[in-house]
Amino acid sequence: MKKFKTKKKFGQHLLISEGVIKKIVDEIKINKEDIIVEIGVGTGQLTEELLKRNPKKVYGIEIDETAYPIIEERFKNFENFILIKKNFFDVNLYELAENNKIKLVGNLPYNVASLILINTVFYIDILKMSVFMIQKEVAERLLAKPKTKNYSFLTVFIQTFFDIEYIMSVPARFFSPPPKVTSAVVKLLPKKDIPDIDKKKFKNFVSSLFANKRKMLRSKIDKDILKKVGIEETARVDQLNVEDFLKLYK
Ligand SMILES: C[S@@+](CC[C@H](N)C(=O)[O-])C[C@H]1O[C@@H](n2cnc3c(N)ncnc32)[C@H](O)[C@@H]1O
Repeated sequence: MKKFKTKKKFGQHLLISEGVIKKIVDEIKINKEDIIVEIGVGTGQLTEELLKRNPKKVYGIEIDETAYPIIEERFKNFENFILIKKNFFDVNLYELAENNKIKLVGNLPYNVASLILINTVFYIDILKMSVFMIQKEVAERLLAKPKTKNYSFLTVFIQTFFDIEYIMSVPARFFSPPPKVTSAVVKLLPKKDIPDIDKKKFKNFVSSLFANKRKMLRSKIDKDILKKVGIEETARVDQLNVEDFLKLYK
């Protein structure tokens, strides 16, 4: 394989543990009808394991043009692999789904992992599942409970739409170069009853409530509305559970 120089600006920490790669791909439970979209191919370690399981298609999205020759060489014999030479945020996943649903996977670039997670909510109707490697700290935020320090905008927004499973922690030594933090693999499954709401407005609503976290809710929401929904006017945002946010929004 050609030599590849990793770049910090793209959050490049390549997976070098075969065991971790296999475990991630096991979690996707690939069958021959699956359309898989991988965010951030890098030099293709994860991609290779995805292709070994014979899905219908693997779309690999990669922003770093210096990785393209390596990826193209490595997967030149795979007709079911398509490299998308773009920034993930410029890709329309609806165009890849072929009236079907997709499985999203990635050892995510940590500098934009939260943004990618938020973005997936807007694709929920074409998602079968997502399996992501993220910073352990972000995984803990995704799974946080009310009244804890990790309970945040990200917790509420993502938990409103997805059931989240913590798969495993991954120490830094399993990457090259090793990141400064511990990582974690999480699985996100769309909830059975996805709330039928304007996701963008709901996002803004939740994020506005989390601004000035220490303030009582009565300074942000009309007291009559709080009363109607059965929430104390002296409560603070981190005391609300995910259903409370939905009730208040509606
Ligand atoms: C943590 S590395 C993972 C690489 C490889 N999948 C692996 O597991 O070894 C993240 C990858 O995402 C790519 N990347 C970063 N930002 C991106 C973006 N906005 N869109 C697409 N790819 C991006 C990086 O260039 C890098 O290859």
